[in-house]
Amino acid sequence: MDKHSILVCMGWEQLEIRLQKCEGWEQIEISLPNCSSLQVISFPVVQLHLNRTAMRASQKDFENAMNQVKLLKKDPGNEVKLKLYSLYKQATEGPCNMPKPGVFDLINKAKWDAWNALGSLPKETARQNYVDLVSSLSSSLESSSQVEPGTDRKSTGYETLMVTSEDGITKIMLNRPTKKNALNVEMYHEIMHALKAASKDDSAITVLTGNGDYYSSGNDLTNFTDIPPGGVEEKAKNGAVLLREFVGCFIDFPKPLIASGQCPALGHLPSPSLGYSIAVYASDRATFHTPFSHLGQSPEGCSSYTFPKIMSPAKATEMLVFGKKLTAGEACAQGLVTEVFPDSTFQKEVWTRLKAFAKLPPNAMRISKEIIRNREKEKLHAVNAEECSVLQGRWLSDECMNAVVNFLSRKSKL
Ligand SMILES: CCCCC/C=C/C(=O)SCCNC(=O)CCNC(=O)[C@H](O)C(C)(C)COP(=O)(O)OP(=O)(O)OC[C@H]1O[C@@H](n2cnc3c(N)ncnc32)[C@H](O)[C@@H]1OP(=O)(O)O
Repeated sequence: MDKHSILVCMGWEQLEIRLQKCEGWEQIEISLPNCSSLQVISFPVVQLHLNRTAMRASQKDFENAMNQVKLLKKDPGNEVKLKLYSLYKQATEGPCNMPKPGVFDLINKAKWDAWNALGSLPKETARQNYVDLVSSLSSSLESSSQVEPGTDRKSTGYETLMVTSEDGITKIMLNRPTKKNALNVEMYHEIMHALKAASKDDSAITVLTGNGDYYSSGNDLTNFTDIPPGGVEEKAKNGAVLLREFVGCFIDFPKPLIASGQCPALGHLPSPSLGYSIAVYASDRATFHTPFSHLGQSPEGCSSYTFPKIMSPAKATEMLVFGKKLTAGEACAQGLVTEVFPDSTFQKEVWTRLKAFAKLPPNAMRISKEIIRNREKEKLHAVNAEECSVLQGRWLSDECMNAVVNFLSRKSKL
């Protein structure tokens, strides 16, 4: 600080005031850390320049922040991602200069809106805001994981699941109850990881269940909003690869797998788990619903092959094409569910049974499962590949886009 500078404390922050003689005017320059734009305030004899020269982020800070974003352990959510995107574009390209995307191109439209909303914000300010946002994000996500050490993550190593192993039973519990156990990308990966681990651990059987009042609400529809640089085509392609791998894990799972559902199940988790489970136990409160057509989508999880075989082609059509919801009793009558238990005694009865099963010789059970399923394995992988390829096209359709927009706009997520 030179001899013409004074430091003033204004309660919440420190200002540096520099005094300059300027053609008979007294010019005072004030550095105000949280001021994002240059402001000039005129007084009769002085001009105050509020600026943040000292705080301006360098190109290096900006690059560091971009790298930091890639290392964030937690998804900051779509709203923040849009903010980051818009600030990045503004900082690197200046004001939005792209034509407005069409109404059905939701993702690009949301991105365009966010960028356009920044108007003529100067590049430097956008760069600074980007750096500030990343810095606040890193510390808030770090501190939230310190405050709540993700009880589950800490004890199980998973973010979206609770996995326990006891009495010869590995239990994989979907654990996003506030989102009705919708499967986000992380959950897909974690389920695959948990299944692979369970196939090698010393448990005899594996149970798949859900925490909260939904077994699962199927694919997390916000998955559709996270668009990679290659656009919606790349997104659809990645989705098809992910789904194929996910369903493939169920097809290849070597041990007895039991789906235990006390509550409604929606969408595609029921399909792989119903199609390849040794047993499906449901409470009389559970329902089964595959609203593929409602979402402009098509069957997956090999349901186009397994459901007509298990139920009947006509009943499968009602469920897979018309999205008819089945009660547990109806699903049981049609062979999709092994047994239905009263809701009040569900846990007790099911776990008593599972514990008894887990005491059976594990190798015998595995070999028996193998002999039942192996004849179908190749066919199931082929069906899975075909379903994923059809879905890849569906995800690009207006029908699918509209359905997703309807769901997301219902809760103003767009
Ligand atoms: C990459 C592979 C893709 C493979 C293809 C897969 C196909 C499918 O899975 S098809 C099935 C897709 N799922 C759905 O269509 C279900 C959508 N959800 C609902 O209809 C409802 O949420 C409900 C019936 C499951 C529950 O209704 P309600 O009791 O009224 O609870 P809320 O709607 O308030 O939900 C609470 C909370 O959870 C969020 N949420 C629920 N389901 C999903 C979902 N599938 N995707 C994303 N988010 C979901 C919902 O938005 C609420 O969130 P907040 O508003 O933040 O509280």
